[in-house]
Amino acid sequence: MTGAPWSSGVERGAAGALTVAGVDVRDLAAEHGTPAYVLDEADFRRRARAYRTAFEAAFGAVGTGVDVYYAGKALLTVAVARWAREEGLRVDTASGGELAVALRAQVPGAEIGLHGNNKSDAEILRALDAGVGRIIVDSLVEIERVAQLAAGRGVVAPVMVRVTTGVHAGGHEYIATAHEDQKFGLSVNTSSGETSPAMTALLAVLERPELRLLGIHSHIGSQILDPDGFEAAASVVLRLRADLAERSGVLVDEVDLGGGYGIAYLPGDVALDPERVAKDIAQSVAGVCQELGTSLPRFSIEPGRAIVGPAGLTLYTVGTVKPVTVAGESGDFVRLYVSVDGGMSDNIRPALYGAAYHAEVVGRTSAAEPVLARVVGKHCESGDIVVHEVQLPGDVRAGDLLAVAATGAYGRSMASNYNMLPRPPVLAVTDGAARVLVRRETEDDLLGLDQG
Ligand SMILES: Cc1ncc(COP(=O)(O)O)c(C=O)c1O
Ligand SMILES: N[C@@H](CCCC[NH3+])C(=O)O
Repeated sequence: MTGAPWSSGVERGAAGALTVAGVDVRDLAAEHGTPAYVLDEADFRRRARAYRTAFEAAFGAVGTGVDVYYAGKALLTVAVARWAREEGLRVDTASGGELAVALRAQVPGAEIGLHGNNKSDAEILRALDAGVGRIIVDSLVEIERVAQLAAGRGVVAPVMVRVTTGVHAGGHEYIATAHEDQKFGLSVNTSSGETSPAMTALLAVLERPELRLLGIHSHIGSQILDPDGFEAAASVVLRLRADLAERSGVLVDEVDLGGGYGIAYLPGDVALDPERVAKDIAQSVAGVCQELGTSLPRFSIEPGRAIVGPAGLTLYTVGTVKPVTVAGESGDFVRLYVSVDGGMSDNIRPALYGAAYHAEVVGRTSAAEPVLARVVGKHCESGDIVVHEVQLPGDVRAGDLLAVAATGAYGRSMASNYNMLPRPPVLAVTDGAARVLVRRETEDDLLGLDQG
């Protein structure tokens, strides 16, 4: 509908209100309250399948295999982990807590990866005990630590080494992860003339009998809309793999190219097309391996946002509406400040990254002229902005339901209790019925943590 980035199950119903998979948002609000995160299960599953089938087809066509890991940091609940698995995805976790959710969802350990630049001993042990398929190590110190903990457990830990390729990609500095001056991974840079930190780490893993080196991992950033970065990074990783083979005689079996596939947030945005990007990457890596004279490794990818982002929306109720006269470069103009009952505690992305979103009044249609509006939250912070700039009907008023599109990724998972706001529930809507995946927090939940 309207080219806006809603999930595929969203329509304007006969009465003018938005429906998600056949459920009227007014019914959702009446039964579950607002704010609420609403997930379109079929849309999530469709995107998970689309990524898996596109990558399987493209990498199959060049003669290798691929595993798709759903990046749980985008949003992980027990049901969501189950959906991912049922659609043939594995699960990428970034903490002991995410690992616990995946295990609770009965995802087999062998199909789980564990990331983190500062994993605790407890997290590493939990991963070893669960038999996770791979621990992605992020520093030399950690290689030593995983080896010692594995020795203590009498197991061999399967590890990948996370490297930074120097390829800069992604929507915002804070979500680009492969340039040099940031905390993740080990650099492939050899400009000092010495062995690169990445190579040093790979050789260190090979020396430890308690570790089994599966391969090399690279994640270049998030919300990437230009696919060239994936190919550039893959090429760097494949060259490192060939160099390692030359130095050690070991040609590692696997290469993970991380996540980062960009989505549409605003009407008119064009998301990366999984089929297109899969084909481009597959052909590119096949070409690089041919040039290097190495066999193709098995690949894996870790999309999070591209699976769950567009499947979610956040439903709010409008409270205060306030016209504010703003001094612009070409004269004064009026911006309508529309306050909703949530804000930066349920979506930190606008404040943290300047992220742009699309919102609509969804409980009714309106014939009123659209006006320039800014949707803001209820927090004690002027940067508490939900949507910087959007046209809303001029008669938007208290009690209206307002939805923000494409909030499925990094909304709930980065939510906070700022100003002691209980976090909203996660509702799933499927075939005309809604259910609660994560219940709304209560003040009692929050006060229960306070020991006086
Ligand atoms: C290692 C790793 N894998 C996967 C992801 C998922 O990224 P995205 O949600 O952009 O696909 C991230 C987050 O950026 C990450 O750090
Ligand atoms: N949390 C970020 C992206 C994930 C970064 C993880 N490496 C966002 O909301 O865009």
